[in-house]
Amino acid sequence: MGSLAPYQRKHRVAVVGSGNWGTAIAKIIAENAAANTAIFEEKVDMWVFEEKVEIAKDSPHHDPAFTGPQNLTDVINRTHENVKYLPGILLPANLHANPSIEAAVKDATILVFNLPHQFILKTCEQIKGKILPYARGISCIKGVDVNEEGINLFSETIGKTLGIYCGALSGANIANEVAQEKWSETSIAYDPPHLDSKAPTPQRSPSSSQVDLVHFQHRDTSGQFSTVKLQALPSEYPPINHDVLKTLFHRPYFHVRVVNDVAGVSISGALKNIVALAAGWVDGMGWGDNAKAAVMRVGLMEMVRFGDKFFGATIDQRTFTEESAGVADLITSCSGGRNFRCAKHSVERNLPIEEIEKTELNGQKLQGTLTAVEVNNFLKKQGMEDQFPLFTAVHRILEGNMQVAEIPSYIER
Ligand SMILES: NC(=O)c1ccc[n+]([C@@H]2O[C@H](COP(=O)([O-])OP(=O)(O)OC[C@H]3O[C@@H](n4cnc5c(N)ncnc54)[C@H](O)[C@@H]3O)[C@@H](O)[C@H]2O)c1
Ligand SMILES: O=P(O)(O)OC[C@H](O)CO
Repeated sequence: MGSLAPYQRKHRVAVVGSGNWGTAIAKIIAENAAANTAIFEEKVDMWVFEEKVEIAKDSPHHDPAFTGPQNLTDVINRTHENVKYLPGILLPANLHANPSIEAAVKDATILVFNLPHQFILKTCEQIKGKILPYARGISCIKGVDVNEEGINLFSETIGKTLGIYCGALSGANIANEVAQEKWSETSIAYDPPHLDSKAPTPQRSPSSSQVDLVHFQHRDTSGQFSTVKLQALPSEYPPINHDVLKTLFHRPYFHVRVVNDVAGVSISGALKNIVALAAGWVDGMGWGDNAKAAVMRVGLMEMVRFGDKFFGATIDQRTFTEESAGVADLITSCSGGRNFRCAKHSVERNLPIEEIEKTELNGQKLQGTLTAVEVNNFLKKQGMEDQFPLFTAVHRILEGNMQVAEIPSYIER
């Protein structure tokens, strides 16, 4: 990336979210910001939803000067460890935990969104109008945004709410393994709109930090081309493109492939969580690996069908099989992910999965349970539950209207 050195300004990167994956990704970004100071400012802010934590007396971080409940941000900045959501992992010293979301995102040109999906809309509303208008985003969220009007990718919801372009990152990435620097791969999808040749020529004012709105052509998930207004990145910054994103996220232990298929990368990351619940239940029944493989086969088919039916105009079907975000994520999630593990324990202990989530995850959030409900609401509205028997079965089991033992006959109908 030596060719980027002549740019006068550097990108400031902020991570919005500091859970298990939020902190692991912030660690990667801070490592790369420190290693590429010609492109990025070294200091990386990570917004932390503030809460109190207690440091146990036998913890290496116990300090008699700091007793009783303390702010998580203070603890992270003092110990360089997210003791609640990523314990045991040393974070880079240039990663700064910030309890103020407005301060964390204010001057950032690259915003990385990494929160459980149920919190993203409220969080975006908080920073609307308070970010650089020419910032760009990457959503690491695994979920879909279902509302009255239909279904949207979170990258698009974030982009529309904030008036920026947002891509997506998703892959076979169990956060604890990535944080321990065990090798894995990921997929980044980034395909910003192209300049519309029919639109008026963009006007740049003499001071190049002042850039007028420019019109871009954008093909949305319905396949329609529309002209959207985006503020161009001032020319003092290195352009935010596939190379820069790879420099920001790729590590020797975290291999990045950058593609254009935002819908494929996002949809597979969201839907595999529903399949992982079914895999966990089946495993909890003691039915073995063949049964789990059957659930994964049907689940993958439904993921592909869902992508084709609702995002077919833009999706690249190869993503499901060729990228980490597709079948590889399905495999890792159905082997050791939280959705899988909690579902398995809920069968083994005969307890509701919400109870296992509360007792086992120490504040981390399952995404599959909510996604199963949201996707089912959407499919019901479309009259398409029958075409997605595994997704429907997972929803019915969560509702208490079906038994895990009925899965084989239900998905064969
Ligand atoms: N953990 C993983 O292994 C992993 C890996 C890849 C992708 N993902 C995806 O990344 C996204 C983020 O997951 P995570 O593991 O970082 O989160 P997490 O499951 O650790 O959730 C805890 C986070 O939620 C925050 N939170 C709680 N209440 C909140 C509120 N009201 N408003 C805002 N934040 C609140 C907490 O402060 C904490 O940072 C999810 O969509 C997940 O599917 C997770
Ligand atoms: O732990 P889960 O089930 O949220 O899955 C984690 C990651 O998405 C696996 O890639």
